[in-house]
Amino acid sequence: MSVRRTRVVTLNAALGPLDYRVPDGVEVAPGDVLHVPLGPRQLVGVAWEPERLPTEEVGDNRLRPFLGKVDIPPLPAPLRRLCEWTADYYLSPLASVLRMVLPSAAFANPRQLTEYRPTGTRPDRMTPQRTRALEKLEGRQGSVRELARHAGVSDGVIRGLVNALALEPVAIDADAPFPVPDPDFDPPELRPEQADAAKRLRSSIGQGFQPFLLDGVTGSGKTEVYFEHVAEALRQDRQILVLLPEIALTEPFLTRFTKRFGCEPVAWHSDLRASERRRAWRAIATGEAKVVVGARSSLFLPYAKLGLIVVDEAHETSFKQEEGVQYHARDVAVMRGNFEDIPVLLASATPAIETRHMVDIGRYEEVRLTERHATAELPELRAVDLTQDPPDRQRWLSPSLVRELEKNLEAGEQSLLFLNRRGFAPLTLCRTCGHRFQCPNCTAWMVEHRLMARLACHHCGHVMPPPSECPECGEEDTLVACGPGVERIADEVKALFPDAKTAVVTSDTIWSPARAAEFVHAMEAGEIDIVVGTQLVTKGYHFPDLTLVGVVDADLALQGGDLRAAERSFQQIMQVAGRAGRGEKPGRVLIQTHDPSAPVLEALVAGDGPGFYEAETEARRGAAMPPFGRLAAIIVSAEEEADAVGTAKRLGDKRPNVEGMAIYGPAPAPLAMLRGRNRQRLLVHAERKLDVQAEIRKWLDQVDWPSRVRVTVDVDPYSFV
Ligand SMILES: Nc1ncnc2c1ncn2[C@@H]1O[C@H](COP(=O)(O)OP(=O)(O)OP(=O)(O)O)[C@@H](O)[C@H]1O
Ligand SMILES: [Zn+2]
Repeated sequence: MSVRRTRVVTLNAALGPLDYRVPDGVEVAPGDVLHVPLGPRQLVGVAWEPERLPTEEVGDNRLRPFLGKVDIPPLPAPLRRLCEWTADYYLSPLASVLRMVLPSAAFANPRQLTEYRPTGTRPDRMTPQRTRALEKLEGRQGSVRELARHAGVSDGVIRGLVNALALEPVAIDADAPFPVPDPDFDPPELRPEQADAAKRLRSSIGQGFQPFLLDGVTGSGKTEVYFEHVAEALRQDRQILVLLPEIALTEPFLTRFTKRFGCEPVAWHSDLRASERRRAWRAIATGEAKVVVGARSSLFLPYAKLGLIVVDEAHETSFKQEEGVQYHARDVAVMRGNFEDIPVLLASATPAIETRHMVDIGRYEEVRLTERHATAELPELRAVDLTQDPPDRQRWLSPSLVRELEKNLEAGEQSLLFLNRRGFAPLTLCRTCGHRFQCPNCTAWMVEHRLMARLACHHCGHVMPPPSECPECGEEDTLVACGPGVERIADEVKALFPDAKTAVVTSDTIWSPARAAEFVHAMEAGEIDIVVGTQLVTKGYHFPDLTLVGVVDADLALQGGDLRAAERSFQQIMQVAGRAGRGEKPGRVLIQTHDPSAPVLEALVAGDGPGFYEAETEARRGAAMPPFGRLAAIIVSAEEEADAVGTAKRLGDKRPNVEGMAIYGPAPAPLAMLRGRNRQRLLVHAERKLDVQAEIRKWLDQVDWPSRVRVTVDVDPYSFV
């Protein structure tokens, strides 16, 4: 009798599929998660259908037995197919995709059951480290390791604080069950058009694969409507995944969900503690977690009984992952729906051109909401021509915007100023010699952050204290900040309205769901008059007393001029405008620009969304750009410039000659240096019908490069730097 064997994909991307012997008395099926030996090491891997992963056969006599099964449910077949598709489409190792399915939390031992939290007691003996740690740990809870990492101190400091009774132990039930949302807890009275939409969506549960675009103006009640979709999936005892583009949106979502369904859903995002992560992962894999709300990484989790995927704010480009497996969560969500044979709902007031196109060709079904809820009207949009109505020197708010802010303050209503630039100033230079502060690791200026008293690189995180003298010419006090970031606009507001209460909202101030909750509560309680924020405040929020939105620099998003610049700028302004006038009072939006005749601004002001979409779609069609053609970017990077240039050149020399496919480059990337690596780019532009991935795979297989050179392929790229 021959030896029984199983093929295994490990979580190690450097390894191909491996064969193992199945020990006597053990049964293995594809999807089982196994401990396997590799040399002296022990790895985790997943049993796979051998015919789907051809590899060189190893003789029976050389097979080692695997060590045992991991005590977690097997990965279901639709998920295995999704992993294969993702690896194939995005030209990534299957192991890298599997790591997203099986994060280390999945195997964590439940042994560590004690966490710690501050007691409010200050130890008799304080050290600067202890002081700093206690400041950072306010409101936190976690293991010694997690708290130490969060506070930036050693484990010893945390243990010292426990001994000094400044931190107390809390027992954690690692497997406490999650509450079950009640689909009929508190459903709203739907308007007729909402009820129609909800009815169509409800009828799709349990009826197989169907992608939907839920397209409705801001504030029309898209969330209320897709909650009915969720409720129906719950009634049919299916699991539901709701994807959100930013972790900052989780908190308001949880509150709203609780009002509708009586308890919180299970959250999955980067801010979870290890114990929470383990508990959530297990509940997802067993089917006990009914509704999961998460960032894009929750898309690959092994749901036992998935019945619906919702992608909220589906146009958001943050659904595109830019590192590791460079997938687009919106597109992979639709593929997952296809493999699981379930509906997928994309919700957006400003759908991506790609999504609209899928509706146009009949692949996605559109469900529309045309009006705002209750008495709320869509706000009026007006362009402010900065050439006619310029701000004072070293100021960025035009007199007409300032007047509107003043009116709002007098009326006791809230205002929002939008500028998509973190920090105080994007560039610092020396007035005497013209020296500009650049990041030593990246082709990027150092951005001044006054709140943190630092210059920071937004690409690699490099920081330095602001110097008092110019490093080039040695002159003192000659450094000037150029251009505004949100902090500088906030300063301008404070100078204009010293009594107004302002808040700066960026990823620097809102980095966790808890901070987002604080902001939302402060807004709701009327403790903020004027918010100055980046794209973080443009979406999802519902503040009834917010009636004025000022777009500080509408020209910003159009700079750089990549494929999606006009689309992105349209979406951003529509979304931020959509925050105004959501309650009983009407809203108004002032858009500051140097070029009010730019087509995207004219469309916004005229309220001609359809016209904008049509023109943009035709432009894409004419240039055979996505969704009418395909793009893939190839980035070659190395610490030594010669290495990057050499490999890129050899790739360029071997470029395939395929009809319907053009390859541009190699050329230095616009971000020629990133995190200390020199970067070269090639861009593949191909007809829709071409199998670009297959061509690229063949091409890359013909060229070798040393391990110090990294070659990454970005399929359907969103970033062109
Ligand atoms: N049928 C309804 N009954 C009661 N309240 C409703 C109803 N529909 C919508 N609302 C309320 O109107 C407000 C806007 O709705 P919602 O946030 O769902 O809109 P949206 O389309 O998701 O908005 P956006 O795209 O701007 O995020 C919310 O406060 C919501 O609770
Ligand atoms: Zn940098």
